[in-house]
Amino acid sequence: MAQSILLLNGPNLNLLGTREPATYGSTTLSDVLSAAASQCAQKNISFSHLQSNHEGVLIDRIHEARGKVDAVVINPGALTHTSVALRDALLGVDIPFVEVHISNVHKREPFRHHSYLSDKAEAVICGLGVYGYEAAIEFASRSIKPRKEA
Ligand SMILES: O=C(O)[C@@H]1C=C(O)[C@@H](O)[C@H](O)C1
Repeated sequence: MAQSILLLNGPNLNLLGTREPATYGSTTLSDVLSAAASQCAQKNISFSHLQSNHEGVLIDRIHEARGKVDAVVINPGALTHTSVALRDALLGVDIPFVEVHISNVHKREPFRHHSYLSDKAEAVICGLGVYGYEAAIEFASRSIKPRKEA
């Protein structure tokens, strides 16, 4: 199944571990990335990642991944609720993706209940804390087929 995974984290996720710990927990992004890298290595999956607070930087990275990765795991942060451009980028490169939210967005403010991505995601994982990243990678490794070689 998926042999290469790109993990993307959107705005403010660089603050993970110190940002509203009651909502997002105390695990840092660095810890999340280390765990994801180890998980992928154990599965012989190529792993890359990017966190950015800038929509266009994330979009450019998605474009760059075209034809190079089998799956994207993305926590878009607040861009989940605002970004048609991010949706269009993912659709435009035709890479299957898994949407992750650390918190249960459906238990929070109404504006967090809508996602511009969910209807196109292979799976949506929310409310599992940072375990959601592990679950997303496990799902992708089992369920997302490798892209056809050119
Ligand atoms: O739960 C999360 O990981 C998401 C992270 C954010 O930064 C919020 O803007 C989203 O609304 C929820």
